Amino acid sequence: MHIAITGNIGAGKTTLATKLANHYGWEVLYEAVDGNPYLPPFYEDMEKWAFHLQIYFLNSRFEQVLKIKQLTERKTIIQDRSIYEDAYIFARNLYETGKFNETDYQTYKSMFNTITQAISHPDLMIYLRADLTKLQRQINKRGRDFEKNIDPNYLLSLNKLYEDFVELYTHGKLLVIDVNDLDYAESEDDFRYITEIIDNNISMGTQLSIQNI
Ligand SMILES: Nc1ncnc2c1ncn2[C@@H]1O[C@H](COP(=O)(O)OP(=O)(O)OP(=O)(O)O)[C@@H](O)[C@H]1O
Repeated sequence: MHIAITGNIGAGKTTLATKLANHYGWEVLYEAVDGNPYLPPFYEDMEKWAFHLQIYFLNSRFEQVLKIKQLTERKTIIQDRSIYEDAYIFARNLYETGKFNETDYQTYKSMFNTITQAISHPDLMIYLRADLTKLQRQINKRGRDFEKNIDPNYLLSLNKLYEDFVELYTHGKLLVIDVNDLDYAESEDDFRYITEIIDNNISMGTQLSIQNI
């Protein structure tokens, strides 16, 4: 089974993916942040580095889904952010805010469309919904150097596109969890609240039905 955690920057995907993997004995695949040569310069000059960064993420996410295809024959994989978010949220936002020019955006979209024809969708998507205050608090807490001047409007635009995305998502089962008042990193009760939602919505070892809930 393939499970993907989706959500804005600082929503808490990595922490949750790690905790769920430990809890259920799943394998986790993280996104390419450490060693990504384009992320720090991208935050300095988005217009200049947008295309490079999107190609880098698209390729790394494609590699992941190919790996997931092989691994899910034997085990459940939890993926920290899906390939859809690159295209429908980050790339689209760059385009809509004038940081991705028309030619680069069309080239990127065409690559994305080709790739998505060759991949399978996650059996379950878990969207972590968090408002600006929560996102900023968590971004500050982890203190990554290149994220320290992140524009609140950037986070707000991404949040809006996330909401549009989950509204229209039909590739498979989707769980929306509001994490604004949760602290599953510290509170076992909060973590249990999430595992109960998951337990109620998936039946381990069986194929998930294709439906939104
Ligand atoms: N397609 C993309 N385009 C631009 N930036 C991206 C893209 N994918 C990821 N990023 C950036 O990569 C960095 C790492 O992502 P993020 O912080 O969301 O992951 P994370 O550490 O898993 O977050 P979380 O706090 O939810 O665990 C962020 O700065 C994010 O903006």
